[in-house]
Amino acid sequence: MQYTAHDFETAARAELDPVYADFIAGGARDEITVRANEAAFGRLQLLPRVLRGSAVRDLDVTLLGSRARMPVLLSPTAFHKLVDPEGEVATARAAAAAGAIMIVSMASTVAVGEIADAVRASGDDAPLWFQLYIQPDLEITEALVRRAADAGCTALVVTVDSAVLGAGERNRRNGFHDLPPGLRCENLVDLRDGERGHVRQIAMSAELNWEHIDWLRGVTDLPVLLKGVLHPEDARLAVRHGVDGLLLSNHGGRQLDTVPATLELLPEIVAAVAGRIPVVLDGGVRRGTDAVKALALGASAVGIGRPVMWALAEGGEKGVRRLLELLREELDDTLALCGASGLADLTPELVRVPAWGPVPGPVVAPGADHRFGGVIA
Ligand SMILES: Cc1cc2nc3c(=O)[nH]c(=O)nc-3n(C[C@H](O)[C@H](O)[C@H](O)COP(=O)(O)O)c2cc1C
Ligand SMILES: CC(C)CC(=O)C(=O)O
Repeated sequence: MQYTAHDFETAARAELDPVYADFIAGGARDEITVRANEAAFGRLQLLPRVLRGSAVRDLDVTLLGSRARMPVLLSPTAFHKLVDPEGEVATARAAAAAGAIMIVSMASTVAVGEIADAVRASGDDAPLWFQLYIQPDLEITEALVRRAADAGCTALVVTVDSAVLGAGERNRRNGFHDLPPGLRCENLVDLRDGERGHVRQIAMSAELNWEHIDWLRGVTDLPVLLKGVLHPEDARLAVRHGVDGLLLSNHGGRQLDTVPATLELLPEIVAAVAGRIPVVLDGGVRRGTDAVKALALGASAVGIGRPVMWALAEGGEKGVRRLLELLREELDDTLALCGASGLADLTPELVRVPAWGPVPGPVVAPGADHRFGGVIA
């Protein structure tokens, strides 16, 4: 049985082809940012309030008109059929059951329309958003946007951190460059004559600029979020260009290695947008306490990437349902222990950096107890 998000990784690894496990776990180059994302949450402390009793906690959130029953989104991840025969359909049903927003990857192995149909048929209802890599061929891009809108997606998430594909050296070593026979990027099929849904159809365009964002604003009424803005100056530019929201993300450490943990950047990005647009954070969120720290520091919600893939690999739809239930429970009890009855009660005063900083002197061995603030080597 799984009791934490991390448990799913352990369980999935026991079953998965190690090449696929590496694809999921891996990051760019030395994976310094992959590690930094999770570690950043451990470095911050929660300082709870007491005696503010509330019998129930309200986890509902509305983001750009999309209503959700928890402030945890499923960040876009490619290729769900690599780990489960139902692929994105299983993930989407689980997300809908939990009332969580799922961001469908442009590189999904089930077409976005089919995913949306499966959600509607399930009787549960939760919004789907669509993640887009703007293609150099704008007609193709527009056709993709139309597919997402026709499917009923309620927002577009444009990934802007991928001028070129990040160097996943695990994939290089493993020779993993394409989907196995029988699997395709279904959103790409027949966008143009003869296009068969090959991964290599997805162009990472180094020429993208703000004019493309302006162009996109002109071809869709859907809210547009940018995924992968890290510099506060770019956050300000995003607001100026009429972007509706930011997904503060370093692609889970899969694009430019050695960029800061997203949590570390959050206060600066929140200050830069100054409440004008919502900021969602992803990267390293594994616990209810992680989510609460990000929410307290000004995020409107958080996203999870790898845990969804591990849960899907371990238990299909049931696995993802269980993962989301666990995160809901953790969120709920963290709120209760912080004296919060809803997300609006999560304010920066609940979070602090250790007053003592790293204690100089003897270094505590890795894995050893460090309750007096000793440095972990
Ligand atoms: C297996 C995998 C596939 C991904 N595919 C996409 C994708 O298609 N589009 C995208 O914008 N981000 C993609 N990402 C990045 C995630 O959206 C997200 O930013 C990241 O996984 C969050 O960090 P976490 O895995 O630590 O939760 C992918 C990440 C993983 C692990
Ligand atoms: C290149 C995409 C197909 C997937 C992606 O963004 C990723 O694996 O991080």
